[in-house]
Amino acid sequence: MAEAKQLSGAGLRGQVAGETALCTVGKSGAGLTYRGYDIADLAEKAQFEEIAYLLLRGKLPNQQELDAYKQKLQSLRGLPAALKTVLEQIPKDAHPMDVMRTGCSMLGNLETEQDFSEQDDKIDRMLAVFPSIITYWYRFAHEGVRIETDSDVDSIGGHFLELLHGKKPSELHEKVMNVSLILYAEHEFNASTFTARVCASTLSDIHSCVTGAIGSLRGPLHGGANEAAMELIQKFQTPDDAESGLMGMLERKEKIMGFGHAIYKESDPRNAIIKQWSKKLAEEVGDTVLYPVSERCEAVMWREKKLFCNADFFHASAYHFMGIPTELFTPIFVMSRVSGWTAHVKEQRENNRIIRPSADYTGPADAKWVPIEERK
Ligand SMILES: CC(=O)SCCNC(=O)CCNC(=O)[C@H](O)C(C)(C)COP(=O)(O)OP(=O)(O)OC[C@H]1O[C@@H](n2cnc3c(N)ncnc32)[C@H](O)[C@@H]1OP(=O)(O)O
Ligand SMILES: O=C([O-])CC(=O)C(=O)O
Repeated sequence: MAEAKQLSGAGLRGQVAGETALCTVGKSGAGLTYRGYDIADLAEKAQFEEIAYLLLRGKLPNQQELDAYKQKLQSLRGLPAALKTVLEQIPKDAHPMDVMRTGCSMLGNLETEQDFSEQDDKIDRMLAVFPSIITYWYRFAHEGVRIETDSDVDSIGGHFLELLHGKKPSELHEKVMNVSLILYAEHEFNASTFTARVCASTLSDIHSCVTGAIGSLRGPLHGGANEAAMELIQKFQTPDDAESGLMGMLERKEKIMGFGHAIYKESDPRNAIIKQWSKKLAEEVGDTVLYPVSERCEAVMWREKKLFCNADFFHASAYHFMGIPTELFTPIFVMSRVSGWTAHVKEQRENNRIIRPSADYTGPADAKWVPIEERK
């Protein structure tokens, strides 16, 4: 069993900032569980909607509960006219994560959470409508079409692909999206989830918590790394090319996106799972470049730095093989992680105290007031 990473230093590393019953990360060095269930089992056997239910309602649904839940989510995919109007104003060159942030915030204006008793309905609405928000904007901005956001596909992942491509996804693509959404659903006190919990601790509304979390996820050190990883691997024509490119980057002490982790020491358990699906997709599309390049990056980073691929690295090639534009990679993370964020918001609200840590002061002491006309 892998050793746990020694956690200390800046960035609150290793400090316990609260309790959760939702998830364990790296408990035995490499493990990941959602409410006690191992991620490998969940990724193999579950539907994403079952995982959302597990996180949000506290138990796995039975068949009847799952059917009703999926039906409810399917009925909530429509966009209000005022939200469509706002999305149509956002320029084509906007980053889709900014579109998600605005879309979520606008939804909070139109369907405001008036009372915490409404939280489950507001959360279900976000889960259902986020794929509609991003694909509506994307296709309007890039193709000039106003799409219908309803579809017969009953899974969130399949629905997203259908809206994006305007046709039913293949079984394989729907399956990979399902696995991907499960892998990204929840990860304890990561930066974006902690953002959501801090916001929740002020007793703010659920859309504010999620809007803030989207902003935190956007950065390349967190969710934005899947896009950055794609930009990296696309630069290389062959594995040898990748090897010399990476060696140069390491020499220049550049960060290699999609590698390393704040908590895991030797591996991220999500990587082996998405890597295997990326390989299947590479075979399907007859890829002879991106997958071998990605594998070489993995080998070089481990050999040179003992750094391993995190969840983001092989997601890049997997999404690319399914024809998903690179700038939509992190919004997919949002479509999934909204389940984890909101489960944390619910947990925070159940046992709340405002989150307010202290700081060590490093500024000047006893500064004397200088009238403005005497200042240099
Ligand atoms: C789904 C997710 O959000 S997973 C994370 C996605 N983010 C990325 O892939 C971005 C690239 N990775 C990183 O920047 C980091 O590994 C993080 C942000 C994920 C974790 O940061 P930390 O906890 O500070 O990393 P850690 O303490 O393990 O770093 C140890 C050393 O390895 C270096 N290192 C860590 N990751 C990388 C990397 N990807 N490339 C190059 N060097 C790295 C650090 O700079 C540090 O070196 P130093 O001691 O000389 O400063
Ligand atoms: O846990 C973290 O710090 C980042 C991460 O992998 C995630 O949020 O999925």
